Amino acid sequence: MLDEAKQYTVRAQGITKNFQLFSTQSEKLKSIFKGNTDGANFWALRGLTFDIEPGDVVGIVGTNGSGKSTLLNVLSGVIPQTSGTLEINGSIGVVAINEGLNWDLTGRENIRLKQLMMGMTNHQIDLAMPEIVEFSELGEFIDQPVKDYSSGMRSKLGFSIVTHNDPDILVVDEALSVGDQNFSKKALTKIREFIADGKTIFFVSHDLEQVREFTNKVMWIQYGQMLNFGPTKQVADEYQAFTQKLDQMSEDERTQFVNHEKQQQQLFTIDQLKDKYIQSGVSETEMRQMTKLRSFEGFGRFSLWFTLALIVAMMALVIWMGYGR
Ligand SMILES: Nc1ncnc2c1ncn2[C@@H]1O[C@H](COP(=O)(O)OP(=O)(O)OP(=O)(O)O)[C@@H](O)[C@H]1O
Repeated sequence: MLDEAKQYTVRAQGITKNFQLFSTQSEKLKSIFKGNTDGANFWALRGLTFDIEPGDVVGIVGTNGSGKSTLLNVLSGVIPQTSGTLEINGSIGVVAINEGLNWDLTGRENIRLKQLMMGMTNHQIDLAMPEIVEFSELGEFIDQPVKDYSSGMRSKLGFSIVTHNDPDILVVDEALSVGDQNFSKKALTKIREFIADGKTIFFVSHDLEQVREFTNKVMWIQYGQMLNFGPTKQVADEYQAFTQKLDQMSEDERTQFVNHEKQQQQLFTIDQLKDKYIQSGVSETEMRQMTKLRSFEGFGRFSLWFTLALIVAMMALVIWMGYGR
């Protein structure tokens, strides 16, 4: 049972994320129009429950394809969870490779756009601009379109914009691994300042030493399930032991292991979660809340037909008004 008296910056209960897999785009389009769901269900997240307190610096670890980025995307509102409840208390800023930049605009225009979206006035942006540009180290490239930047340059720009906005919750997804070493150092110093200010930070990195250095808690996600969440040393040690075991496996054994896990991700159902929650003593009401559907591919189909119906209705209205003259 979760402790209701505590204050949480993030509270997640039973978060799942379903993707419908189609082998081609036309197959996907056909399925939307025909209303069938031939695409295989794939559950990138299978019921994650956790509480994050103010000041927590949480490292998220897991092998490739485990669902780390999917979780960050759900946390930051880029994609909706399929089921489960998510409570976020505070503003959230995401630093990730390619995150949220408009590639046709220049670096400077991106800075302005992001700040306008944060509710700043043009005058406030003019005052903040030199500091952001200087931090980004982009020099004269700041007036070039972002599409001409390297991934390291985009990462520098994204980091400078987001951290300047001073969010309550900072989400950092591998973005520090692509910049040059000097910038990475500067970015890590900035993250230390955030930690000292007691902000909440989510930190995804394949560099376990960096995770050990910066975080106080680690969440280990494996193929959409949370295997462990707790103090950094304990979970990082367990994860490291697991990766060493994985490294010692033969190619065949590893493939078998991964295929088995991926198969489980296709066979998963929300009903499995319901049973699990009931068995763990969660009340019927809580269980319903934790497994309530928030989004599904089917909604996409509904909204497509709704949009088409709306367009037809608008066209009919225009024609009717035209005849009425
Ligand atoms: N839009 C999507 N459509 C279909 N499947 C997706 C989509 N996004 C992610 N996936 C799948 O969900 C699973 C989790 O992906 P995710 O990128 O979250 O993993 P990750 O732990 O961040 O991996 P990595 O360490 O390689 O970055 C993967 O199997 C991936 O193929």
